Amino acid sequence: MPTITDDLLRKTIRIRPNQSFKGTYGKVTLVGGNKHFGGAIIMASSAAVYSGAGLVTTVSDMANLSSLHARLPEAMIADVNDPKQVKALIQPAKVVVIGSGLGTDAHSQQILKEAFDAISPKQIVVIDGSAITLVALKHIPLPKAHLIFTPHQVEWQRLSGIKLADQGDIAKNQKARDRIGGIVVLKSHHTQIYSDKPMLQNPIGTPAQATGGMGDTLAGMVGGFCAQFSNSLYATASAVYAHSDIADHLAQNQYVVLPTQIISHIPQYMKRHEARR
Ligand SMILES: NC(=O)C1=CN([C@@H]2O[C@H](COP(=O)(O)OP(=O)(O)OC[C@H]3O[C@@H](n4cnc5c(N)ncnc54)[C@H](OP(=O)(O)O)[C@@H]3O)[C@@H](O)[C@H]2O)[C@@H](O)CC1
Ligand SMILES: Nc1ncnc2c1ncn2[C@@H]1O[C@H](COP(=O)(O)OP(=O)(O)O)[C@@H](O)[C@H]1O
Ligand SMILES: [Mg+2]
Repeated sequence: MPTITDDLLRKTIRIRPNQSFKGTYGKVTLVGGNKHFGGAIIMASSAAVYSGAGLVTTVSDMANLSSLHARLPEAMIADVNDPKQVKALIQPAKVVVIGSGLGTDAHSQQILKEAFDAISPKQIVVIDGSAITLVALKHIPLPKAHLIFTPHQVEWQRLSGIKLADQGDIAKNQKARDRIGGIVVLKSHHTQIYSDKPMLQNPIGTPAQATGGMGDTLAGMVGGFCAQFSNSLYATASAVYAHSDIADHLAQNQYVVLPTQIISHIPQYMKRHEARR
């Protein structure tokens, strides 16, 4: 079974060319964060910014405006309840991250449909959290685009129909991914990445990561890496590995590792693992 190593990071994280500007590093639009789950979209957006995405826009409930600005002045923010803005901010993005803290009520469902309608085939769409649950349980049609799903095990059960007890069966997971399409990041203590290539397993990570917001952070990292690096599968696998490696390092001296601590370590980590000259 192929496992991810830090060699992949060196192949993926390119040295920034001198002749570049923010547009070189990709626009990421994140959609999520209802009145109750503002933290989720703040963490996802922060992870995208700290991973190096050139321009980050967060489309969220306006209840999160002040906290997002205070925590992350680098991000622009727009109102998720304004369909024109949702469309206008999704269309120019290279990567759309959708679902972290979106919620699953009728209003969240409406927002997800509007967002999916605005997506075009060349875009990369990271589908996380509530968006996976809504797609699975409300049968919302997926957009034609490069899709990356980031389910935890219960979300994968909802999406694939595979019970938790059967998720150790790689062939079964692969078959479900082949039916659904895209890349599936099946998160667990040893996350597995399914695509049209052989499954990649993340060999690292720590139970110190088992805390709310850890997956929201990963979704933002996947978005940030895919915005900058050309091979989406390798970019996704590199983000998964980096997320766990930073956590392992912090867990040497910490009982629990907070998502926001991982976020703050991403830039130094990427510098240490960028391609060699
Ligand atoms: N600060 C914020 O704003 C935060 C906001 N968040 C946002 O909340 C939204 C809902 O996401 P969610 O994951 O909390 O809810 P849902 O999909 O219903 O799953 C819960 C059910 O599944 C189970 N379960 C979960 N994982 C499992 C596993 N690996 N293996 C086994 N079982 C597992 C779990 O079991 P239990 O813990 O109850 O035993 C429960 O039954 C989403 O948009 C997300 O982004 C969160 O990120 C938190 C921080
Ligand atoms: N015991 C563990 N060992 C390693 N990684 C873990 C462990 N528990 C959780 N994680 C990681 O934490 C993240 C949890 O994602 P998720 O459940 O979606 O969190 P949230 O929705 O609260 O942000 C995943 O990346 C998962 O791999
Ligand atoms: Mg989650």
